[in-house]
Amino acid sequence: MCFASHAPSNVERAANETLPPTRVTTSSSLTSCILAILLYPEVQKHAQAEIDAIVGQDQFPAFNDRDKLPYIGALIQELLRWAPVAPQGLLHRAMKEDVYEGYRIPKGATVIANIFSISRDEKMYLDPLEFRPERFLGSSPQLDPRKFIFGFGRRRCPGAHPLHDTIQAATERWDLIPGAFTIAKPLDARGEEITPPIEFENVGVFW
Ligand code: HEM
Repeated sequence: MCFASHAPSNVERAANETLPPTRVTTSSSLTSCILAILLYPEVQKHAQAEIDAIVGQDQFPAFNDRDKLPYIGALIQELLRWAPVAPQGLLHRAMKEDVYEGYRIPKGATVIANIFSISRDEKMYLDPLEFRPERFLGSSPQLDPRKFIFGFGRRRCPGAHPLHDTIQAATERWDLIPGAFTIAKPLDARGEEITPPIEFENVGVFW
């Protein structure tokens, strides 16, 4: 079985390295967070303002501050949706013939859950290519990506279990980035900002 993770291609990384799942998903999501914050400076400002107001400037948010940081929570949801680290999940094989919404699935067929397509579905998400944490706030939030981003059924990502702290390390610590840094675009020789392209590639394959 192979699992390829999706990370921005313009962030430096170890080339052709075979990585374990935690490092692949964690490094991909962290580099995607840096890209999003770079491209959407107003998101960074909003996140920093929330952390400063609730936690202060002298310490990092703790895990149990999460309930008091709704914008940071929405930022994490939007990162999961905007840059899914496993855009096609893992391949599954039908153990027996089945019918799904009128489509026959023969025994032995390979089934791919197109997580990327769900994350870009205009019926679920207004302007899906835009990075907007606000879509998960307010009285009628859009679909929570945690419902599909970790896969489905009994083979759903075990890292997503609420009691598993690895996923917290992989996702919930993203608040450390706006909490500790201000990310800005580099300048060219004329002092003008360089905007990186939004490009993703596979960075790791395991088992
Ligand atoms: C943002 C973080 C992560 C995302 C979005 C993610 C997503 C996924 C997805 C979509 C699958 C396929 C599920 C399916 O077949 O339906 C999966 C499987 C898996 N993930 Fe994750 N994952 C993440 C982090 C992690 C971490 C941190 C670990 C390790 C602790 C991990 C371990 C695994 C394992 C072992 C499987 C295979 C499960 C099986 O086939 O029974 N994942 N993950």
